Amino acid sequence: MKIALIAHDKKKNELVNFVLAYKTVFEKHELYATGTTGEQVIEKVGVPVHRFRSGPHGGDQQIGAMIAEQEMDIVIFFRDPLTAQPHEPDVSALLRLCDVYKIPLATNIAAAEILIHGLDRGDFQWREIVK
Ligand SMILES: O=C(CO)COP(=O)(O)O
Repeated sequence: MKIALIAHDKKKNELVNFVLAYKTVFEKHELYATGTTGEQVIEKVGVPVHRFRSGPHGGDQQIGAMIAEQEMDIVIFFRDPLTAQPHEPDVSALLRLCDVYKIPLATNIAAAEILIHGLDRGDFQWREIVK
């Protein structure tokens, strides 16, 4: 499965620790990320990640383009709901595309826990059929 990892600045540590905690699950999949998030995951977790542009420089849109091409299976996006983002329209567009294409999306760690256990159990095999 192709998994997108994205975190706003104040949530990056949480995401890195989450990926570290489930490293054995994540390393069975193809990881993609916005620029800075990907850099931190590579450095601190030591798993390969395909990095796009930084979020404010178009990274969210690049991941959105993959979703529109049915090339992204899961999105884990730890948003910061308490800080204004200069690229808020890009963030909204990405979340919207997840709904348009019915992509499993977790926007916080509590939902990501459920999603990762489902992934490990094979709950998202249906993605292979819809592609
Ligand atoms: O801003 C982001 C998502 O909207 C994340 O981008 P970075 O991973 O480059 O910080």
